Amino acid sequence: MFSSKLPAVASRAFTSSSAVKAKVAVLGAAGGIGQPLSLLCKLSPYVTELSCYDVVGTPGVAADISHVPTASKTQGSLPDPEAGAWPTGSEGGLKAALTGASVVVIPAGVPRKPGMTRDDLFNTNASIVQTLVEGCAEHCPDAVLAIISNPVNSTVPIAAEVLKAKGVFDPKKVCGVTTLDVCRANTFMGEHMGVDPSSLSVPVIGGHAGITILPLLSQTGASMTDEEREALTVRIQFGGDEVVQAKAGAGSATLSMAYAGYVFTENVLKALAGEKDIVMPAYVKSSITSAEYFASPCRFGVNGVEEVLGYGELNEYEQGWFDKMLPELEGQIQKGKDFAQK
Ligand SMILES: NC(=O)C1=CN([C@@H]2O[C@H](COP(=O)(O)OP(=O)(O)OC[C@H]3O[C@@H](n4cnc5c(N)ncnc54)[C@H](O)[C@@H]3O)[C@@H](O)[C@H]2O)C=CC1
Ligand SMILES: O=C([O-])CC(=O)C(=O)O
Repeated sequence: MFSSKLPAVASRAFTSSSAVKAKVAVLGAAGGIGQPLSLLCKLSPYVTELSCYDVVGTPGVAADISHVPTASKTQGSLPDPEAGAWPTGSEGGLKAALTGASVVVIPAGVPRKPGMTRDDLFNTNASIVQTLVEGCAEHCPDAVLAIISNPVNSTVPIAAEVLKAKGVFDPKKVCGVTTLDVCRANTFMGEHMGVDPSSLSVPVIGGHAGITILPLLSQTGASMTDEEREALTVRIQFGGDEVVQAKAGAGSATLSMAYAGYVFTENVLKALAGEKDIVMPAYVKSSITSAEYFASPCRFGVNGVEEVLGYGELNEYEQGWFDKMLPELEGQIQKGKDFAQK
């Protein structure tokens, strides 16, 4: 359904050089996702400047990452421009972190503990995303925003409303990152089919929480019993809970999410640099269903999301989940809009 296979990164270490200059800012860069994501961005030949921003720890994270021998420059800053920054003596603050960024990746905010839903994070993370996106509106209004902070189903509409209020909303440039759902779908289907998961690209549509995550397993052509289909579908929908429970109070997926965030970011950079046929899923403003924001394969280009693609045929089983999903997704979208508009 979508053509961007998820790439390996190991071969990237120690390579360098990219023709196009691209600054990537990671907001929340000292966190569980932010640190490995920043490291992977440092390895990417598509990143020429890496900006690590967080409320704590970023001078240290940036100093550490800056010793990795790739061609990009690394900068680390805290909210207070007068507080220490990396390199020592460089300008700190959100303005310095964002100015000139082509892509801003946002994994800032609190993660889940066992027993919580992603929506339980709303009260804390909604205002974090709102504040950071206000900064983006001011300092890098043309950047593509890749929002990781949960609940993605609501934080993306919040980001859009903030940008609209500032008069700089471009629907091509505001994305929720749902790549981890595809990573999980490929991994679990690879195990089921007995094939290398990196050869698969299972379409996953909808949103990024529980039953709003809908893998379209029928489009893989794999044979499975009704019980296998149900087990695989539910495992993909609740893959995040599997990690939250295994981490037993120490947070949620960080390493697999860092990989997924890197894949998303690098593909956006490739498209911004003019590479053709970059198609990958994203949770974006959409008119292909009644939900105002919806995750489906998108074609990326020099302006961001050039085209929101359809998702093909659903079988009866998938249609059942789809019908259950839409009201829940629409409610979470409205919750984000109401928060931002009040
Ligand atoms: N979209 C997805 O597929 C996934 C989303 N997530 C979400 O990503 C978020 C981050 O998760 P983790 O990295 O595990 O959490 P974490 O707690 O390890 O890191 C979050 C970081 O955000 C920073 N932060 C908090 N407020 C900030 C602000 N105003 N400005 C800048 N930085 C700020 C914290 O200081 C911390 O370093 C959570 O909301 C989590 O639910 C996690 C996994 C997958
Ligand atoms: O489950 C969580 O809270 C984190 C997340 O979004 C995921 O792993 O998909």
